[in-house]
Amino acid sequence: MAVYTHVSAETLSTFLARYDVGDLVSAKGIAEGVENSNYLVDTTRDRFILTLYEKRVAAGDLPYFMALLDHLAAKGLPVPPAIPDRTGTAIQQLEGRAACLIRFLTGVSVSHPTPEQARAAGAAMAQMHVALEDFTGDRPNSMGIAEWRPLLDRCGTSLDTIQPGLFARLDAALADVESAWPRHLPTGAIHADLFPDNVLMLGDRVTGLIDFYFAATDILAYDLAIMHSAWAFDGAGAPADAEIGKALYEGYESVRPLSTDERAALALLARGACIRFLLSRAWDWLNTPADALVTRKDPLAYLRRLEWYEQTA
Ligand SMILES: Nc1ncnc2c1ncn2[C@@H]1O[C@H](COP(=O)(O)OP(=O)(O)OP(=O)(O)O)[C@@H](O)[C@H]1O
Ligand SMILES: N[C@@H](CCO)C(=O)O
Repeated sequence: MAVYTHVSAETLSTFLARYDVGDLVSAKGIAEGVENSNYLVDTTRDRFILTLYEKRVAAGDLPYFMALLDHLAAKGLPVPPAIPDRTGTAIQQLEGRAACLIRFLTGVSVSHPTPEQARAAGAAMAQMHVALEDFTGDRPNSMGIAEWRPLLDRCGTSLDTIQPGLFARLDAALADVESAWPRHLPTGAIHADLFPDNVLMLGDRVTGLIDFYFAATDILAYDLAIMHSAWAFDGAGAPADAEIGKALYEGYESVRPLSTDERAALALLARGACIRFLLSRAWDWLNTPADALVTRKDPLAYLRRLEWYEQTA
């Protein structure tokens, strides 16, 4: 579930009156997602997403995310910009939270992508990187490599309750990745969380890239490596059809060819991605009660992916 903050119909009607979007017809909480509260809002004119930002999204980062979305939307990328109200304000306050009314995009996220869908999604990521070449916004990556060791230390040996020896295993894997992490590859604004659930599709066509709330300045090829780690495996972390990973890279390179150095770094960058998602999932696992309404994501699926990149790639 992802409705942490309840918004009554009366409050929502008053809120919508700030905008030129018609009157409220219906509002439904959206179950998917774990970070923010999302509502599907229908008015007499159109359909929207209302997002209330919960604890993980810092209100101070919203102007960066919204500028990035506006930049991409202005270049024709299928991203959902926030709608400005009658005074031109897009970032609002609602029920004590920062909140935005966002354009609704059609499409569904695929749970088991085909190679053709992976190819289209890879191309969409490359289009996004190219479109952001002249984006001047900057946000240090709050989940980037510099943050992994502090997060590992915060999890500490509690990790061993998830799997015996996990802390030492990650400590060593991280030391290897830190010592080899490339410092010379092209950087720019990256999505940093382009999992299948953040890509909306109709058939083989990408109709939406959503959930930019981890976007930051980082290595472009790292974004692709994150995507590979999320798309080329099943939910338990076992490799999916090898064609999917291949199609993802081919799709990306059909728009933005990688340099030799970028290509050579992909497996290492993917090991970093595995550590990043393993740690954030492990932190949530250790700090979310088992009976909470939010579904905890399996950290060990990312240990299996890490092993695959260490052994195979
Ligand atoms: N602009 C949009 N158009 C259509 N559907 C959307 C849009 N934004 C969000 N959704 C829907 O709402 C769901 C949750 O959105 P989102 O992934 O942004 O939430 P979240 O809480 O930030 O989730 P998480 O970080 O766990 O992926 C999506 O899976 C999608 O179904
Ligand atoms: N995509 C992340 C969660 C939210 O960003 C994961 O699967 O661990």
